[in-house]
Amino acid sequence: MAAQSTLRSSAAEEAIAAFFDKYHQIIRTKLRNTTRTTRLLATLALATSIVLAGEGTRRRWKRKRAEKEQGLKLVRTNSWLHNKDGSRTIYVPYKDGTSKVVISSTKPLTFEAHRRLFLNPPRVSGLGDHHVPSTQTKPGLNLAFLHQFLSLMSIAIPRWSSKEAGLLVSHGAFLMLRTYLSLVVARLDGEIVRDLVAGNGKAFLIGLAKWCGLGGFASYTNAMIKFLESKVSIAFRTRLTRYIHDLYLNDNLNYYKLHNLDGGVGQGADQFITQDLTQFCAAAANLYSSLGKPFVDICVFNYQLYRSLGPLALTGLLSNYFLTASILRKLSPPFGKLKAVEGRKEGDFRSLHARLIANAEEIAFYGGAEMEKTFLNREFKSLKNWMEGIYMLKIRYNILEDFILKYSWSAYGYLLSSLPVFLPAWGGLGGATELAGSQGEKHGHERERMKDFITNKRLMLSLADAGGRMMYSIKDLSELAGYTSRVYTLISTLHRAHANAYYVRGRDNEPYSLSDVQGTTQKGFDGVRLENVPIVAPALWPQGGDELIESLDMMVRRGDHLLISGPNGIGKSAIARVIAGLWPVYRGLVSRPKVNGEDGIMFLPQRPYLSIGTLRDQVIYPDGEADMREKRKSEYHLKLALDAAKLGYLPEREGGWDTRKEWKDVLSGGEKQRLAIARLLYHEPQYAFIDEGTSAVSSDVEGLLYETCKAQGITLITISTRASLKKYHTYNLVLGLGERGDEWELQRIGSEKEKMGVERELQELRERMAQVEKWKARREEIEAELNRVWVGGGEELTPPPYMEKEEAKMEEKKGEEKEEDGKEEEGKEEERKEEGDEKKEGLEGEEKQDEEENRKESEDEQPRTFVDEDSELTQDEYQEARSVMDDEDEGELTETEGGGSGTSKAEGSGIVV
Ligand SMILES: Nc1ncnc2c1ncn2[C@@H]1O[C@H](COP(=O)(O)OP(=O)(O)OP(=O)(O)O)[C@@H](O)[C@H]1O
Repeated sequence: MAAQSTLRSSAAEEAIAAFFDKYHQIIRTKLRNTTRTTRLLATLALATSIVLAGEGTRRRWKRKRAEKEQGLKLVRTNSWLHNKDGSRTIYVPYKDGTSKVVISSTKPLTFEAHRRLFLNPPRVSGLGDHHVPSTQTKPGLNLAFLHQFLSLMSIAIPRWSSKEAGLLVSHGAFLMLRTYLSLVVARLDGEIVRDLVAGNGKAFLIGLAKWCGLGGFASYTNAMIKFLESKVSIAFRTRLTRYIHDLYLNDNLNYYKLHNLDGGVGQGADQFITQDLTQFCAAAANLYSSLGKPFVDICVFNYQLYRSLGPLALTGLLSNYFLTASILRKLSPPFGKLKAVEGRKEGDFRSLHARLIANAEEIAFYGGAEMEKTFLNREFKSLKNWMEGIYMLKIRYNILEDFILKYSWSAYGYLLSSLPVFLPAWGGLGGATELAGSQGEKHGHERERMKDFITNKRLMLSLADAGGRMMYSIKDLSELAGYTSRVYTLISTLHRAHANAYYVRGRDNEPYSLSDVQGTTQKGFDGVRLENVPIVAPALWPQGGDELIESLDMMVRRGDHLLISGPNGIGKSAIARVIAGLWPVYRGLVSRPKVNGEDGIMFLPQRPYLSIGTLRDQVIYPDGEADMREKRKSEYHLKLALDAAKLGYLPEREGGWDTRKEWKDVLSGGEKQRLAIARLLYHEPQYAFIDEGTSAVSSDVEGLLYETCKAQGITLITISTRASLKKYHTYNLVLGLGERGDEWELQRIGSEKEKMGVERELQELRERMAQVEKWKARREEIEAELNRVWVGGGEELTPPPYMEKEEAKMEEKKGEEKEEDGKEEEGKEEERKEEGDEKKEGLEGEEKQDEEENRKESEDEQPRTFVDEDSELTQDEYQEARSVMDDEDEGELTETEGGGSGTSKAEGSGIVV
């Protein structure tokens, strides 16, 4: 045996050696036949290609390593790269390293081209002729759905050469392949059964081997179909999400306008973008396989069946489809509408949770958990009821669908397959075989009949499956109509806000509604100017807004710092909103610098905002690290800004510039405001709106912050109710004047007029103080009187006449008792007098000393009223009386200081003077 195996292995080795020898010889003879130069050139080419390949690999490896390092750094610092074509390269964490993503923005021309689809849908779609109130359009299988779906597809598949188109083509190719495989499988199935019945073992085994091979290939095809479907879905989602983000987050402030002015998508653009869009993409990608594939299947199988079963069977099949489709369509609930409402309810529930998270601290302070739970449970119950309703509707539909598609169709299939047997004249190819076979060999004929029947049955099953999927996809299609309607609504609302397309000709446009915006904004002005601008709090379109100030005129030039003051809710912040472009300029002219930020204008909102990211990001917001480096600024500059805002300790306390935290929870209220000032100092704008930006900062630091900003050349426009800020400003715009509070006045701080006003106020104050002095003197008199009345040793006042009568009666009643107790009382009285005399002697010395000291301290403050010569007050009683007196005096003064408008004026004027 061993010898045998050695022999076998040496034979194999010899064969291999012979094979190599043969090819070696061929190469050698070929080389010998070439010239020296050719050989030299070939050697050189080989060496060069080896060197070049080595160098290429080295460079690629180096580049990869640099990219990896850069990616990690950019991820750590929350930053990105600007590319020359305007796109951005960002890195996202992926496995152990990072993955590079290049994002290019959608071009304005693309938006303009799409606007027509979303704002001017064709009349035939029934979506309205202009400015789609899309939420009102009922989603369903109609022309509107077709228009909406095709419009969205034009975004998802922008070009035939795009990646998405490639994915769809490969998906389609695999679907066709599977249809072909189904045909082959059906035929093979019939053959295997035929061979089995005929007892042909060899053919049967070959058939089985083919079956297994085919099975492997079919499994691969099925897996690829699923994979490509997911790829198509995610590719659609990427395109649409980026498109929506470009439209949502841009200079036109659509993210603000969508919720505060338009209201077309309610409160939940987030739900539209995250949930509905995902479901739309998944349903759209699935549609291709759930509708496209069965469609191809039906065509191919029908043709096959037509060939083998004849025209009668085909007519029967087709009429069956139409009948089933019309029954199901008639009896199916409006899944599209149901899904759309479910999406909205899901969004409402989710936004309540988001609200709770965003305001957790405030709610916790109030202990509002129960209340919030009630809101949440109520919203959830509404969602739950709705979903239960859908499930109930689905049960009935599913019973019907299952019965029709599975059982009645199978019975029908058997009936059709029997056509060649029972009605051979109508049975197509199968019938012809029947007719021919009836004269031939009986067994062979039956086997052929069996084979045909099995093949036809499998074809029928596949057809039933394809038809079933087509019918099921009616439901999918209705659900897709729901998602399509929601995504279309979002994009059309975004286009409306982006293009300010609110004016509708021929329709009543409410005054101060978004259709009534007639003002102008001039950007690029060196200053801030408002000319005849009404300040209007807008309402959701198409309602008209509320006028807060009828017409405002003001001008802030470089170096003229303006303080806007007035009562709460009068419209101070509203002015900033109009200038920043958040609210429309309904009439008049607003002029402002062109850019936001460096060398332009910056707005610090009332509620300080802290972004996600590193500590560095908080100071440079809305810049990123890449922008900071482009501006040639470093952490040193940031430190300077923080130092100036009295926050120099932050980097050390928080662990460096790259620390990431939930900053809104980490920093105190005053720190957040000072961080906002640091941002201002970092950006160095020419003009800055500070809306109550220092209300939580101590007044000494507040002054420093204002002085620092001014020293940096920033012209301040401060919104505040604190009159103490006047001293840092040149002008004061006072709102809320007049009876109705809608008048205003622009005053120059420190002007003659204001000085006169201040003088007048001072005079008023002096008069008031004189009155207080008079009142004090009068009180002293009264106190003196009272002391004389109550204190023993003073002059006894004669009681009034009515008291004399009463006392006489009392005397009569108690006469006898008095006589008995009289002696005892006299004894006690004498004892008390003796004690009193001792105390008086001791106190008199101390009181005289106090008197001396008080007289030295201040003539006015002496407690003459209480320390009367005849007074018998104890030291403690005297101190108490004095402190009460002091308190009263203070109270009086505080009242005067804090009294309404007079106070603030006095404070302010004191500073100005
Ligand atoms: N987004 C909004 N949409 C509609 N109306 C608003 C909006 N924000 C505020 N308002 C209304 O505009 C009016 C002015 O608000 P604004 O914030 O300008 O007051 P303010 O003078 O700055 O008050 P405060 O001193 O309390 O900050 C208020 O009556 C308010 O109800």
